Amino acid sequence: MTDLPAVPLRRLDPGIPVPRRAHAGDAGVDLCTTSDVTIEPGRRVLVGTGIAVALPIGTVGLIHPRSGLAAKFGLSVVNTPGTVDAGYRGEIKVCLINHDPEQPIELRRGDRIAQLVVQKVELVDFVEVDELDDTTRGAGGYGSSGGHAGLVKEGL
Ligand SMILES: O=c1ccn([C@H]2C[C@H](O)[C@@H](COP(=O)(O)OP(=O)(O)OP(=O)(O)O)O2)c(=O)[nH]1
Ligand SMILES: [Mg+2]
Repeated sequence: MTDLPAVPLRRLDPGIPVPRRAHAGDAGVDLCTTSDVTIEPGRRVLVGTGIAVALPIGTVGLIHPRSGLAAKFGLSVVNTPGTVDAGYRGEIKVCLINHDPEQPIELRRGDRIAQLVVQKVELVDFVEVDELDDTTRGAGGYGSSGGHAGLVKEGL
């Protein structure tokens, strides 16, 4: 399904299973927390996954939330998507956040709390110039292309 070789992976915590796709063709492999944690409403916590990888140069690992836990409990990743650099050899960690305004989230060691998606990236260089080329968008952004139904604030 890819032209890249299998990614070397170390289990730093032998009690945690090797990350796998839930279904063939899934973009991500699920990551588990190595610790029991309770996340109070609005709070965040950094958890270990017990996994370290050696991603090929020219790829990046992106740590995404899981939609089921997000919809059911408000669980997400603070810095979503987290960036795992190809040269990183440490334990992959996940900075989880509880977006629910009232209910704490209780996680148990081994729970699948996020997913790792590996993508190719262009490692471009940057060259400083005095002027950038013209485009139809120009410097317009942050809602410059039009209104949003339901938003009443002037200018959005
Ligand atoms: O969700 C994440 C994000 C990052 N990392 C690891 C892998 C990544 O290669 C490294 C650095 O991440 P990042 O560049 O996002 O953090 P930084 O604050 O810029 O730290 P650094 O100065 O080490 O680059 O931390 C994780 O384990 N989980
Ligand atoms: Mg960095």
